[in-house]
Amino acid sequence: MLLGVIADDFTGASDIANTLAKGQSGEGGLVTSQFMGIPDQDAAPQVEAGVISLKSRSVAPEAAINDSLAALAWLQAQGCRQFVFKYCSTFDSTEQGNIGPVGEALAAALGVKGVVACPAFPAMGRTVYQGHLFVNDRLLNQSGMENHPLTPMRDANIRRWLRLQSQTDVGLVSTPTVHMGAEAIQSALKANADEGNTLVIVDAVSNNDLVLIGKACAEAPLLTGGSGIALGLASNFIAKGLATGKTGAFSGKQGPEAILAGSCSGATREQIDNHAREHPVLAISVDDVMAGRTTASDVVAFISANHGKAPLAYSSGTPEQVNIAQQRYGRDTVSEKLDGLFAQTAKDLVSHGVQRLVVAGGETSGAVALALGLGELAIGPEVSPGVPVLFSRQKEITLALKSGNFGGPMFFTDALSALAGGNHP
Ligand SMILES: Nc1ncnc2c1ncn2[C@@H]1O[C@H](COP(=O)(O)OP(=O)(O)OP(=O)(O)O)[C@@H](O)[C@H]1O
Ligand SMILES: O=C(O)[C@@H](O)C(=O)CO
Repeated sequence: MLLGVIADDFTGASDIANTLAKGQSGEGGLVTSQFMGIPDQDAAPQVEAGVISLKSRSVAPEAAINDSLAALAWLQAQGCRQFVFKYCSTFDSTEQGNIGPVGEALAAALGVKGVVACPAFPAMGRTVYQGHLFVNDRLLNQSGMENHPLTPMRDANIRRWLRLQSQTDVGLVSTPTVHMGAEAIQSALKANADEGNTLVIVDAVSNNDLVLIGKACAEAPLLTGGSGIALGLASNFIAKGLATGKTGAFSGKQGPEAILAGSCSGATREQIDNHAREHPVLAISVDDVMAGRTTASDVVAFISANHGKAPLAYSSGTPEQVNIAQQRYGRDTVSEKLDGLFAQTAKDLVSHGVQRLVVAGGETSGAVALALGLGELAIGPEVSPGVPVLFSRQKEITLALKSGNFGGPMFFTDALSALAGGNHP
């Protein structure tokens, strides 16, 4: 394996795996696998990039550091020569972490300083300018992310935010330097390292900026950022003759399908509304789940009765509904119950022969993917920016795991046909 990624959630892992497998247009990408947690066996021999999915975004910093260092050790044992710490393109973190603590711990383990920190993902409207993170035309702290239930982002100045989480000072390589090219970026990072800065915010407002940063970091042992930070990395390995750019074909699975949505984001709720116009949907009531009136077998029965029609079961609610449920039962209790319901449903569906499974929401996807015990999944074609097809090399299963805010208006049917091997943009 050439490149190892440590991702702080499951859908984020899919996102960066997608970038690595795609590579830059015309050049091809790396043969990439996504691992659900830290594997207890070696990766398939053909794999060039391995992405480990952790659930380390919202846990205590010590736990996030331990898991990330364990993931690093496994990737090092696989022979990786470069590592990426993947976090959210909206820099989801609190004043305590976990981007700073994990970034610094990985940097210390690898003996490096002057490490890139860049969450930019221009295809999804996330850009970094003068150390400030934008979501489309809004500063991060005016984008809705200031209301995030776990990691409210109250400062768009991510250099200042990262300083709160870091032991050493945080540097900045701003747009004018980035536009001067790879050598200028490299020198600026080196100057930061010489000053003792471990993490350095690097501006990027376009894919081209990210490619330049990737070139500048061809020899860097560690990079940190959103999936965009990996845009230029595959071609570094191809240019050195270490990879061919050919990632193999995906033929698709035509078997029974299911869609499960636990994400309550505006994007997911709109996608559910669109889907419901033409396809059967089951709204799962939180009160019924909490009272034991709705169980996995009810959801499985609904899905099984509607195979061939793209059935979707969702718990997703509006912010007001989520608020009421959380007040009534407690936030963690509701999440655990719903995540458990989706996990059990997915297990039962797969044992009943479901071959195409689409899941919306990072936490929900993590619960489902871990319950299915799929281990290593290969990366197929892109469904939409940040969401690839995942398929097992051993089992008859394909999946798409969608981050809450990702996907177009008809994401669910786009995903099902991509899993079947259809041709989707
Ligand atoms: N109606 C509801 N009321 C309260 N909580 C809910 C409800 N439906 C789902 N949840 C819980 O809310 C959480 C949603 O988080 P999840 O990460 O799956 O989606 P997201 O935040 O939209 O996605 P991402 O993290 O990828 O942006 C889950 O833990 C889920 O169990
Ligand atoms: O970077 C992103 O926006 C996503 O991959 C993600 O991590 C959302 O949870």
